[in-house]
Amino acid sequence: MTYPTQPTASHFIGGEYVEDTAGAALPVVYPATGETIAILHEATPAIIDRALEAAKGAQADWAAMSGTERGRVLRRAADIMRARNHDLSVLETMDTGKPYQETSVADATSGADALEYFGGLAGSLTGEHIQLPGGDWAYTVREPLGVCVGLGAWNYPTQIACWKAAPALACGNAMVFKPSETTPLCALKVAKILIEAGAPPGLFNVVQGAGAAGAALTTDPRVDKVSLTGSVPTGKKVYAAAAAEMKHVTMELGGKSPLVVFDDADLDDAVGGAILGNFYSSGQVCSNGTRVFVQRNLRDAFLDRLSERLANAVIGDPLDPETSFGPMVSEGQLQIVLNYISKGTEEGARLVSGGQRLDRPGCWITPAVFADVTDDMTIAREEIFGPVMCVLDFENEDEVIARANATEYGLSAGVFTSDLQRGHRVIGALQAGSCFLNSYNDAPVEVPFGGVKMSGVGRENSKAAIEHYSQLKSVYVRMGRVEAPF
Ligand SMILES: NC(=O)C1=CN([C@@H]2O[C@H](COP(=O)(O)OP(=O)(O)OC[C@H]3O[C@@H](n4cnc5c(N)ncnc54)[C@H](O)[C@@H]3O)[C@@H](O)[C@H]2O)C=CC1
Repeated sequence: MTYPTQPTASHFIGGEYVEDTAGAALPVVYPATGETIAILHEATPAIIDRALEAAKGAQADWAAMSGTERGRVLRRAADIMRARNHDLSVLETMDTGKPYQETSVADATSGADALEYFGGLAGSLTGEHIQLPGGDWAYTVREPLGVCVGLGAWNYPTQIACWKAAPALACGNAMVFKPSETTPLCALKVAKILIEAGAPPGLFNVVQGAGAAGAALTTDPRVDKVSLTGSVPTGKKVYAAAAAEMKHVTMELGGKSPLVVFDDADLDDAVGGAILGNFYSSGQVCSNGTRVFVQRNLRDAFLDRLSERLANAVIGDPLDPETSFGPMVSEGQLQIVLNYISKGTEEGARLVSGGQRLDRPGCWITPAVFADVTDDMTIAREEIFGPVMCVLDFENEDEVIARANATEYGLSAGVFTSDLQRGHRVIGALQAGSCFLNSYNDAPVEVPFGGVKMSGVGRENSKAAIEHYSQLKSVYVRMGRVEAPF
């Protein structure tokens, strides 16, 4: 099965597709059918060296352009992405298995939003003038970091590439991006579009590979910053490796986020939020609210309504626009999820619906809902990264805040209530970076995205991202004589 939108080589370096079959074969499997739709190759040390040299070579001239000139390229890339949204969405579906119904509105579009947003900001990335006593003054210069490395997770390959490239390039940096080995196709198209938009060859490069390639990029002395989207264990390794050479880092890591539903919540909105926060992208979303705390006297009504609405899920060919629930990204991830479902049952949680593998080619499982989950259960403590919702009961506000915060993670949190004072009070008490009130999993590029505690360091999107892709030089200007003690 081949698709017209597929890239024609493994890597994209110096403004062109590059193939190097000396690298280990990297099969690309379409999760919906299990078919191999492409064979790429992992980057060899020579490929990694070539990509870093290309980035190093392009960065100085790019940084010498004005922010407005850089921004023009990014905004043009956004326009091209939007014009090709269908093809990019088909490719995202092929790469990940996510339904076209989702990829057509949440992946390339989100990437284009980031390019447009940071393209608009680029011209305003100035320093400042500071008036000081005695006629002295100071000024600051916002400088690029140099060569940035982006390491992507497999669930949103187009979006993640753009969420890292857009602020990095807006600030005058160059980038070498390594997508997840599980979903290698989409970033190659982003690189091609940036060239078409006028980016200089070598400014944004894509190389394939797994942990070893990521580690080689992280530790290379030509790299000034590493931005990772991935699991907490990987984050710890990458953060430590980057620290050895005092590199800048952004860590967008995992979570086990709480979604709190009070008994005065709008029932359908709360159920809708729980569906978005557990079953969108077949549950493969880092910020998912997978611990759904429901106030005890609403719990039965919540589960009943949830079951009614789950019956409306259309599980089918992800390329069919009617499909609303697709396969897992890989056989490996499916097995991880099946193991957690077995564990949940073993530990006494009540599987009220779903959790069954479908007897068809590909990585299919039905959305799972566990009730009577307790905080000590494995499925309530560990990130599953699949369509498994845990429903936990609670009595009162203080109790649920304490339980929601009793985790090493702190990526996201959601609260559903009609009492807005309580909503803001509880959100304020929850230890999370990206929160939602009477909503879940909205991620506009104007708003910072990221976690606290073990869920990461730094923020993506919004003006906050500029601080993670640039640094300030301060210049003190003395207008009078220098007075020294001798
Ligand atoms: N906070 C966020 O924005 C997001 C976080 N995630 C998290 O990512 C995880 C799922 O994605 P995966 O791709 O399985 O994550 P992963 O941690 O296995 O891999 C992430 C990336 O790091 C690379 N990598 C692995 N070991 C490395 C090493 N030692 N040095 C350098 N790079 C290395 C991988 O090749 C991949 O490109 C989940 O934990 C999920 O929560 C996923 C999406 C968004």
